[in-house]
Amino acid sequence: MESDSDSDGSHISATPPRDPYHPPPQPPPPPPPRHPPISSKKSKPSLKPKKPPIPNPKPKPSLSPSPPTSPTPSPLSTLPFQILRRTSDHPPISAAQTLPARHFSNSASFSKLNKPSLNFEPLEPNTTVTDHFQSNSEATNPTNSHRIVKRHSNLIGSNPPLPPAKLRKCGNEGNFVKLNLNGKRRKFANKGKTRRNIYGSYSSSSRKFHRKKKRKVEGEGEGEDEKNVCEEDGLVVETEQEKQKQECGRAKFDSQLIEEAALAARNEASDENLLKLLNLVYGYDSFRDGQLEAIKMVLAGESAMLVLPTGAGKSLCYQLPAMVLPGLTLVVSPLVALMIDQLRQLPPVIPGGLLCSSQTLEEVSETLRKLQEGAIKVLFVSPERFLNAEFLSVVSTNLSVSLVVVDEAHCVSEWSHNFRPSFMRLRASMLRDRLNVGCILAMTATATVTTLNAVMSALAIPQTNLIQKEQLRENLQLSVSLSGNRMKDLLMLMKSSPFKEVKSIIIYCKFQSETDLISSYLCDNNISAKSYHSGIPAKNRSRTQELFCSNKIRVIVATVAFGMGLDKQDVGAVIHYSLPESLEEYVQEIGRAGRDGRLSYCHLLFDDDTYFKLRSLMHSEGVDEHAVNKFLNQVFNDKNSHGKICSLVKESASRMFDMKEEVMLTLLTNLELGEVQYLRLLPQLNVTCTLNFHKTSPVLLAEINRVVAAILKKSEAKQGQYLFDIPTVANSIGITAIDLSNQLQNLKFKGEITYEVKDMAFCYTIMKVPGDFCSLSAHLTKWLSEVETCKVRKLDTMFNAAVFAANLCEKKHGCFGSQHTPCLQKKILGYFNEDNSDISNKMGQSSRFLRADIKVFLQSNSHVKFNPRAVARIMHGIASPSYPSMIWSKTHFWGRYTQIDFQDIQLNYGASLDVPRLLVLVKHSLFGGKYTTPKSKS
Ligand SMILES: Nc1ncnc2c1ncn2[C@@H]1O[C@H](COP(=O)(O)OP(=O)(O)OP(=O)(O)O)[C@@H](O)[C@H]1O
Repeated sequence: MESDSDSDGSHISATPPRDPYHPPPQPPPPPPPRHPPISSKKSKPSLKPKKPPIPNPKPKPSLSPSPPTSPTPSPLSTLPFQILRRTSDHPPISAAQTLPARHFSNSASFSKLNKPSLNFEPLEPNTTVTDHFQSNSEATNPTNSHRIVKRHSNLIGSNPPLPPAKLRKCGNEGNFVKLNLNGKRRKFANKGKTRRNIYGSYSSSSRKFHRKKKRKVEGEGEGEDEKNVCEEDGLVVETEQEKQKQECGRAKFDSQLIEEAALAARNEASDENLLKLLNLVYGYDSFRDGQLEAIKMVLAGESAMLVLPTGAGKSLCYQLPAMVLPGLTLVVSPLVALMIDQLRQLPPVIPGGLLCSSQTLEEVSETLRKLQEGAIKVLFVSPERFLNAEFLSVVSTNLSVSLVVVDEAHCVSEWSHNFRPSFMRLRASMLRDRLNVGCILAMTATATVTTLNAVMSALAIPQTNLIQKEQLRENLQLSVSLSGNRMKDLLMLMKSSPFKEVKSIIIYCKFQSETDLISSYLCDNNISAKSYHSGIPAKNRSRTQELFCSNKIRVIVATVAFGMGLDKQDVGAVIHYSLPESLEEYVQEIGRAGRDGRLSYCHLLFDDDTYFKLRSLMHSEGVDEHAVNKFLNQVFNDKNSHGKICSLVKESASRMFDMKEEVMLTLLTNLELGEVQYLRLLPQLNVTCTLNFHKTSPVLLAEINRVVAAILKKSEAKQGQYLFDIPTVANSIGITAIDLSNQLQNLKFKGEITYEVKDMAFCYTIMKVPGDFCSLSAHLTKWLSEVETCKVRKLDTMFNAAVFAANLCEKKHGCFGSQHTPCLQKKILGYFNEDNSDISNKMGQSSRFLRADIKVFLQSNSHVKFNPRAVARIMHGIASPSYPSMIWSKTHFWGRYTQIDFQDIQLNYGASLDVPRLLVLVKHSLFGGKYTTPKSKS
C-alpha cells in the first residue's frame, strides 16, 4: 500500500522520443486542439476539459468572487492532450519555458493559520490503538562533501523543527516525509541523492529547466549522484554548494514575488493573477483544461466536482487555491501511499503535512503542533481521521479550514468501482457542522453518472458546479486480444513492435502469484522485469518503484497495488495481463501511460477463465439477510449501554457471521450515517489487554490510581498476569478507551507495568436501538445485494467491451488489427455516461449435474451447517471467513461450477434439499438467524 520511491526519474528527458527507431504504427491522427493550444513551452501535455457555470454558498471573505470563465465543451473528437508523437524531432524545450517550482523558499510566508500552540496529549492514531508504535529516531539524510542536506519544511516526524537557516528550502527535493509505516521505522528522505528529486516532484518541464540550469555551470564539478541526472546528455553539474548559493538568492526573491502574487489572487482571482501565480510557482505558462475553472470556483467559495482524466493535473486545482486561501486546506485521500506521493509533490512554497495511522504518537503530536502554529497549509488525512475526536476538536477550535478536498471522490459512492465505507463519513453536513467548512472540492478521474450524482449529493455540490472533461486521454492507443495462452502471447507482444521499443512498461496482473510468475518468466526470456504487490515487504517495494522510476528497471509486473498516484511521465505502455474488474479500473490503470502526452500503447490480453474467476470473486462480499440479522443482534446486544463503549472483535465476528471485515464496517457505517443514527463509531482498537505489574504491588498502586483499581476489579488474574477487556474497564470508570490507553502508557513509562494488547475491534457507542431488527436487516441486505450486483455488472461490461473489440467490431470507425482505440473509447465513454445497456453475460444458467452434485456435497458434509450462499461459494471456489479455502478447497466440488451463475447455484441448493431441511431454511429466512440446521440429512 505504501509507495515509497524517492526517485523521480529526473534524468529523463522531457520530450525525447521513446521510440526513435520505430515510429508508432499509425497513431490516430491528433484531433485539433479544442482549446487554446497549450504553449509549446510546456513539456507536459495539456489536457482540455470542459466546464459548467455555478452559483453557491459561502463566499470567501477577502476574495472577490470572480465568475468562472470557461473553456469549451469537449466532444470526443477534440484533443484533450497535446499529443506529442514519439519521434526524435521534437524541439527541445528551452529553459525559459519553465520555471521550477522547487527553487523557492519553502518558508511559505502566506498568512499563518493561527493561534499559539497548545500542549498536546498524544492523540491516538485514527483507527488503531497506539501501542504498536515504535519510537522513531533517525531523521537524517546522508550527506557528503558535495551535498548539502536540504529539507523541505513539509516534514512529518519527530524531528525537532529545524532552525530557520536550515528550514530555508533552496533545494529541489520536494517534500520530505518520514513515517512509521506498519509499525516500522520508515523514511522517505532523499537518501542523499540531492540531485535527484523525489519522483514526481518535477514536471518534465521543470526538469528541463534544471537541465538548462546545469548547462550554465558546466565543468564545475561532478558527483556520483549527478551522473544519474545527467547520464543522458552528458552534462556536468555544479556542486551542491554552488547551486545552493544561486538558489537561495533566487528563492528569497521568488518567495516574496509568490507571496505578492498569492495576495493579489486573494484580492482578485482574475485569470491574470492566477496565471502569474501559476507561472511563478510551477513555471507553467498556461492552465490545462478545467484547472482554471475549478480553481476560480473554489476561490469563490463554491464547492465543485472535478472530473479530469488521469494525469490531467487535478492536484494543481487544490494546491494553487491552498496558496491563496487564508486557512488550511484539508485533503482526504484513500491511501497512505497516495498521501505520501501527494505530499512529496507539493511545491516547496506550500508547507504540507500528513496524519495517518502508521505514525508514532510523537509524529502525530508534531504535526498537530505545526498545524496550530500555522506552519502547515495543506494537510493530508485519511477519512478515518474524522472519527478522531481530538483531531476534530483541534481543527475546529484552533484552525480555520478554507477548503476540504476529497481526492478519488468516487470512493464516497457505493456505486463506484472502489467504494470505501470510511468515505461515507465525508458528508457535507458533517464537514459543515464539525469543521465549519463551506467549500469542498471533490476530484476523480473515473466515475459514472450514478457515481457522480451520489458523490455530489453526499457532498452537497450543486449540479451546476460539475466540471467534467472526457475521462480518457487521446494519446493512448488501445488494443485488445483474446488469448489462448496469455504467457506466450505476452512474450510475443513484448518482443514485437511497438512494445519492444518502449522504454518503460507496466504489466498489470490480478493476482500476486501471477506477478511473480510473469516477472521471472520475462527475466528468463531476457526482458528485465520485477514484480510489485502488497505481499512484498514495503522496503523492497519501495526499492522496486524507485528503480522503475529512475528507469533502471524497464518492466514492472504489478497488481493494482502499484500505480495510484504514480506520476512517472514516460511510461510508454501498460499491458493488462488480466482483465480489469471494471472499465473504471481499466481507465485508471491505462492512465499510468503517456503522462508526458506522447503516444503510448495499452494492450489488454483477456480470456474466459479469468473472467469466470473474477466473476466468482465478485460474490465474495455478499451477505444474506439472516447473517445481517444476527450481526445486528450482536451489535445491539447490550441494550442498556447508551453512552458506553461497545466493541466487536473483528476476527471472531467475521467468522461468526461469515462476513468480511470490510462488509461489517460498511454495515456499521451505514448504521451511523444512514437515515437514522443508531450508533456512533469510535476509533478501532485492540481490546484485550494482558498486563503485568513490576514495581509497586497492584493493591498499593490501586489505592492511588483509579485505573489500576478498575483493572483489578474487572480483570481475570492468571499466573500473575491480569487479563481484561479495555472497553469494560474504561466504561466502569467513565473514561474513553483512548484515555485508558494513554494512562496505561504512562504507567508503562514509569516502569510500573508492561502490557500487551490484542483483538482488534470495531468500537462504537449506541445512540438508538432499532425498533424492528427484521425490517432493518431486510433493508440493509437489499442495499448490499444491489452493491454486489453493481460490481458484477461492472465486470460484465468490462468483459463485453473487450469481447466486442476483439470479436465483434466491424472496424468501420478506425479500428484495425488488434487496435481498437475508437471502439473502446466509445464503449468507455458510453459507460461513463450510462448510455450503454450492454450488460449481458456469459454465465451458464444451469447444469444437469449441478443439483445432483449439491446433494452429494451436502451428504458428504452432513455434519456442517450450510446456507445457499455458502454452497454457491464453494461451488465457485471462493473462500469466506467461515469456510476457509484451507479446508474447503480440498473438496471435490471446490470451484467446479464457476461458469454457472452464482444465483442459480443458490436456487439449485434450495431445490436439492429434502423437505425438512427446506422447512428449516424457509423458517430461517423468515425469522432471520434464530434457527438451527439439522445436524445431518439421511
Ligand atoms: N497547467 C499545467 N501545465 C503543465 N503541466 C501541468 C499542469 N498542471 C499539472 N501539470 C503536471 O501534470 C502532471 C500530472 O498532474 P497530477 O498528478 O496532478 O495529475 P492527476 O490528474 O492528479 O492524475 P491522477 O488522477 O492519475 O493522479 C504533474 O506532473 C503536474 O506537474
